[in-house]
Amino acid sequence: MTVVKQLANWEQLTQGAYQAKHMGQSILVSHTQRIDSWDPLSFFAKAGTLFQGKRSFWSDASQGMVLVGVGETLVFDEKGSAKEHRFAAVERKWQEWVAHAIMTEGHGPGTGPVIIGGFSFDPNKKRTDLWKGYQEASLIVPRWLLTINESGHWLTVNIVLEPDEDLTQLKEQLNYERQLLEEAVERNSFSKGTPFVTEEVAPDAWKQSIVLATREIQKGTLKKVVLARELRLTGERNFSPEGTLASLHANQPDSYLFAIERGDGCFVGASPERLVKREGRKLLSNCIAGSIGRGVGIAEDIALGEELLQDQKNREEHDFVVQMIREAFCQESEDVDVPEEPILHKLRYIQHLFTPVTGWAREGTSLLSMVHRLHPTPALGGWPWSESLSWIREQEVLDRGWYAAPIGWMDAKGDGEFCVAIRSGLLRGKQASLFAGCGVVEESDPEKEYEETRWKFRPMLSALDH
Ligand SMILES: C=C(O[C@H]1C=CC=C(C(=O)O)[C@@H]1O)C(=O)O
Repeated sequence: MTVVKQLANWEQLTQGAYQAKHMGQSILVSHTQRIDSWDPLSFFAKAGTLFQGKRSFWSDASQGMVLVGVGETLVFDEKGSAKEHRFAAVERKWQEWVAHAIMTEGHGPGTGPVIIGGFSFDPNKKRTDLWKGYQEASLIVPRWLLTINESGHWLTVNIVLEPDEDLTQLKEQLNYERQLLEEAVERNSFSKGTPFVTEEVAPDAWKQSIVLATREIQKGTLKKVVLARELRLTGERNFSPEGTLASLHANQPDSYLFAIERGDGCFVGASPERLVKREGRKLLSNCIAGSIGRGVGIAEDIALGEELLQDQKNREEHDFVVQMIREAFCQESEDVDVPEEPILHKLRYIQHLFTPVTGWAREGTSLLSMVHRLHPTPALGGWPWSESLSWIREQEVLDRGWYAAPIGWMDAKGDGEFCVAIRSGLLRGKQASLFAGCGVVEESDPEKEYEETRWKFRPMLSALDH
């Protein structure tokens, strides 16, 4: 990796072109500049005219880190035979590019060359057409990346230079795109939602699957399994990714927001759940499992929270997640810290049990090796790990695709973060599929679990209804 000092616009393209020619190979060049306070939602919306089908949005639950990628400079898709090694395969390809990349530095995490995207829930589940374009791994180095981090607003351009690159033409093209993008970011209003009809996919069969799962748990083959179901929506007009995202942004302030476009599909959601974050050597994860509704007034809300904290069934569901994440952290890191007792994490329509986990990465532990080790936690899969996954694969009448899977980003230093893509839906023209699941343990009651999925659908349903 060659790090150059901040240079005047496009200067390192010349250096990149020289290096590409000299080495006889393609070189990734990444240039970052400070910009004014561009509005990320407007940027995402307006970049659609230049880069339709190639946009991604990701922000953390504190909105302290926002990334909007548009265009595709590099695409790391893993499918077919590579699926078992998808995390390592992406990491290897990324490191190969980074090793010879030319970039400016010193603008903080999430700037410069960054991969952004996600993974499927289960590479061994038979795929359907629903998720076309979303591979077992699809990570993108965007052509343009807007980053908001603690030190400001940044615009990065990422270019792959070939040994025989025509720089004059490229610079003209970049200037043109830069100008269009800059003009685009005046705050604008987002397109209105569309009226839609909702179809529940096999609700009775889903409740029956909860009964079957509890029987399996009684037999002792499983201890916990997360079962999900789907709502299918048909709009009068096309669903709007940018309008949905803007509405989630306004109404789900304590959630990770994401929107990953692949062609005519956009996977969008507002998830409360961090899978793993890496900041230097520091690793952070959250255990979120066990749920109850919100009260109508403060007194009822506090009483419900108390009930959740004391409830044996929910505590059990939560503990499987804590045990598994603690174990994974102990294998991969030092000074692991896990509080004894969970606390409450309150969202607009639901409250959860919450336990944060931290540690310090050992030599050789990377963000993606942690994603590999942790996914899926028993908050999304179950316990024991492999038996619960097989059960989901065989029993669930659903193609989860990227639902409940890791979505996030990583920069050239290996810092980054992945959340778990729940409270989410896939939009494609006039069709949308929303997903929600529940942790099932021995005492689970199908009607109550069904009710819980209704709360979990609400963020997406109300965002689409904006
Ligand atoms: C699987 C989902 O939620 C998980 C995360 C938090 C709480 C959960 C629960 O209480 O069952 C689930 O494990 C979902 O929202 O689709």
